[in-house]
Amino acid sequence: MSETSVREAEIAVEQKHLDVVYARVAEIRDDAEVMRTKGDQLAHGARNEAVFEQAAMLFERDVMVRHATQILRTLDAEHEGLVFGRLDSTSGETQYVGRLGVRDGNFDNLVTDWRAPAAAPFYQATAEYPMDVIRRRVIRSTGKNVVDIDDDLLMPDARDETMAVVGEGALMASLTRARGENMRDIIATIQKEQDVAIRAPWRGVTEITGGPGTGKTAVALHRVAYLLYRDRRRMGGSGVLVVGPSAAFTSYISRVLPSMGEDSVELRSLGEVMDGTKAVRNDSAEVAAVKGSLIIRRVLKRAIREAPADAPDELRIVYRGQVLKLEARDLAAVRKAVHNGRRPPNQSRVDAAEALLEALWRKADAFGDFPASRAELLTDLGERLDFHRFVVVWWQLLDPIDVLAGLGDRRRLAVAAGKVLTRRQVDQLADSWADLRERGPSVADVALLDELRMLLGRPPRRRRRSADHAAPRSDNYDEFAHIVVDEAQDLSPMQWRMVGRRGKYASWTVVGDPVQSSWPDPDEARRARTTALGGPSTEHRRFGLRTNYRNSAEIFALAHRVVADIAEERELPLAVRSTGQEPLITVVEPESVDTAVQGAVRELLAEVQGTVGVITSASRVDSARAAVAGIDAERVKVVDGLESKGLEYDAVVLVEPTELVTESLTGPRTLYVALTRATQRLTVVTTDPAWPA
Ligand SMILES: Nc1ncnc2c1ncn2[C@@H]1O[C@H](COP(=O)(O)OP(=O)(O)OP(=O)(O)O)[C@@H](O)[C@H]1O
Repeated sequence: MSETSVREAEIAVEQKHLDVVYARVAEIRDDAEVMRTKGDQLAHGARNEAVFEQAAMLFERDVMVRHATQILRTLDAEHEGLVFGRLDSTSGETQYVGRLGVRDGNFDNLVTDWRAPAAAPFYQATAEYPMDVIRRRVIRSTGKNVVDIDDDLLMPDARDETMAVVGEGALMASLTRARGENMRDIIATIQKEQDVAIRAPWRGVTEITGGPGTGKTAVALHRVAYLLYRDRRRMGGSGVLVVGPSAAFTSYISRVLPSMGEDSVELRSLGEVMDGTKAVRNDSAEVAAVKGSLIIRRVLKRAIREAPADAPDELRIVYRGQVLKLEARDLAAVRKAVHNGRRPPNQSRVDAAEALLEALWRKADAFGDFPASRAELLTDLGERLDFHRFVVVWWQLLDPIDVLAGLGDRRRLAVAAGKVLTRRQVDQLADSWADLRERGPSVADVALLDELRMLLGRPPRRRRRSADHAAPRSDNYDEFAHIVVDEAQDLSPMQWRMVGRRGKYASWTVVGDPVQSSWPDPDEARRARTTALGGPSTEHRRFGLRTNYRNSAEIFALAHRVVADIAEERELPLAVRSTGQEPLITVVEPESVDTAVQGAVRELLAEVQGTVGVITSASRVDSARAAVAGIDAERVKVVDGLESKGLEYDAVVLVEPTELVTESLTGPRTLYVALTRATQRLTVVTTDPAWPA
C-alpha cells in the first residue's frame, strides 16, 4: 500500500472508534437530559407535598439537576477533540486517551481521561523509556471526524508487521498551525518535561521556570485542570485562583480552562485581584516602582493616622451649664492614642468615642468643682446626639479609595511621606492620585488599596447576616486552596503581599522567567515572595522548561542577541523550529514610521493566516493604533511592551525597539519580551540604522 492509503486506512480505523465513543456520549447525554427533566418534575410535584417531604425532595431534585447539568456542560465543553490519543502496549492492549473518561454500558473503558494515572505514559513514554508503549498515536479531529493521525514508534522491535506507523511529529504540525485570538490547549502534545510539572504533587510550592515560549502558561493551566481532577475535594471547594499580568492576558487564556472542563477557577489580572476592582491603566515605570516597593507601606500606615481632610478640629459641648472644649491639639492626642490601640481604625470608632469622653472628663475635672461625677458625664454625654454626630465625622469609617484619593493632595502626601519619599516622588505620586476617583485606580494602585483595606480593617457590619451570606467570596482573603501566579517575575513586593493574603493556607504554582522581569528590585521582590508563599520552610519543588515552542529559531536568535549580556546561557531556551524566514529589519526616517508600520502590517497579513501584533513603547501606542486603524481589526492588535507579556501572535511588527529599552527600568528585558511574541514572522521598524548593534 502507498503511504497515503495506509494513512487513510488507519484514519478509518480511528474513525470507527470515534463513532462508538460519540454514540456512547450521545447516550450519556440523553440520560442526563432525562435526569434533569425528572429533577424538574420532582420539584414541580414537591409543591403539593407535606413540608417534611418537600424538603427531602427539594434536596434530591437539586442534586439531580445539578449533577445532570454538570454532565451536560462537561460533555458540551469537551465535545470537540474528545479523543486525541491512542497507546498500543506490549500487553496487546489498546487504550484511547481523551479530554474525559468515557465508559460503555458495561463499564468498559472507551476513553481514559488524560489526567488519570493510566494516561501518564501517553505523555511520559520515550524511545529511551518506552513504559511498554510500542506506538503512541495522536489523533486530530474536527467535530466528530478524524482528520489526521501522527505516530511515534517507541519500541520498533516489539512492533508486529500489522501495526502501521504514519506521520512524523504531531508537535511540529501543531506548532506551525496559525494562532487565533485565544490560547489553545496543548493537551494532545504535552511534552515529557512539561508533563512532570503538570503532575507534580499539589502540596507546598511548585515553581516552574523557563524562557519565552517554553509553555509555562500552558503548563500552569493544565496543571490546574489536573489538580482539580485529582484533588477535586481539596481544590474544588475553596477554588483555585490564577493570577496573570494583564487583562489582555487573562482574556487570552480564559478559553483554555473551561474547555478543559474546569469552572471552579478564578482568573484574575493583577488589576482585578481585589474584589470589585478592575484596573487596566498602568503608571509610568518610575511611578509603578515606588508604588510597588515596600516603602509605600510606611506612607500608607502614616496616612491612615492623619485626620481626614474634612474632620472638625474642635469639639465644643455644653454640659450642665459649662462649656467643655477639646482643641486641635487635644483632638490630635486622642486620635494618636486610639491609633495606638489594638484595633484597626474602622473598628475603633467606639474606642474613639470613649477616648473623647475621657478627654472631656479630664477638662471637666480640671475645673475643680465640676457639677457632675465622671460616671455621670460619661453616661450623659455618651448618649447625646450632638456628641454622636461629632464622632461620626471626626472618626470616619474609611474606604481604601478615600485614603488614596486623599493622598492626591500634595501637602497631605508630604506629611504622610515624612522622609520616606523624595520630593520628586511625592510630586509624581500626588499627581498620579490627584483625580483618582474620576480615573479609577491604576494596576499598581490595586495592591495599595488592598493593603489599605487590611490596615483599615473591616467596618462593622450593618446588614443582616443572611444578606452577607449571599456575597460571593468577598473579603475572604485566605480562602483559596491553590494559587497560580503566572509571569511571577514581575510582581512587585506590594503585589506579592496582596496575592499572599489570598493564600494563607493555599498551595502554589509559581511560573516565571527571571530574564523577562520588568521589576527593578529583584531582591526585595524575592523576600516578599518568600513570605507570601508561606516562608522559607515551605516545601518547594522546581521544574525548568528548556524548549521554546513558540518562536522560530530565526526569530529567537535575534531576541537572544538582545539579552546576551544580561542573561546566562542556561536561562535562555532552545528554539527548535526553523522556518527559513529571517526577521526583517526596516530602517526608516522618523516621519515615515507610521507608513512603514502600515505597510509591514499589510504585508504580514497576507503572509500569515492568523494574528498580527504591533508592539510599541507605551508612548507610541496611540499613534500606532491610528496608523493601523481600518486594517482588519479582527487580526491586528496593538499593544505596548508590558502589555505584550504572555501573549503571542503569528506575526509581529515591532516599532522603535530602542524606545522599549529607554522606557523600561530594566534595560532590554521588556524588549526581549516583545521580540519573543511571534511564532512565524517578525518585522522590526526602526529609525536607528545600527540597530540591533
Ligand atoms: N507541548 C506543546 N505542544 C504544542 N504547543 C505547545 C506546547 N508547549 C507549548 N506550546 C505552545 O507554545 C506557545 C508558548 O506557550 P506559553 O505561552 O505557555 O509559553 P510561556 O512559557 O508562558 O511563554 P512566555 O514566558 O513567553 O509568556 C503556545 O502557543 C503554546 O500553545
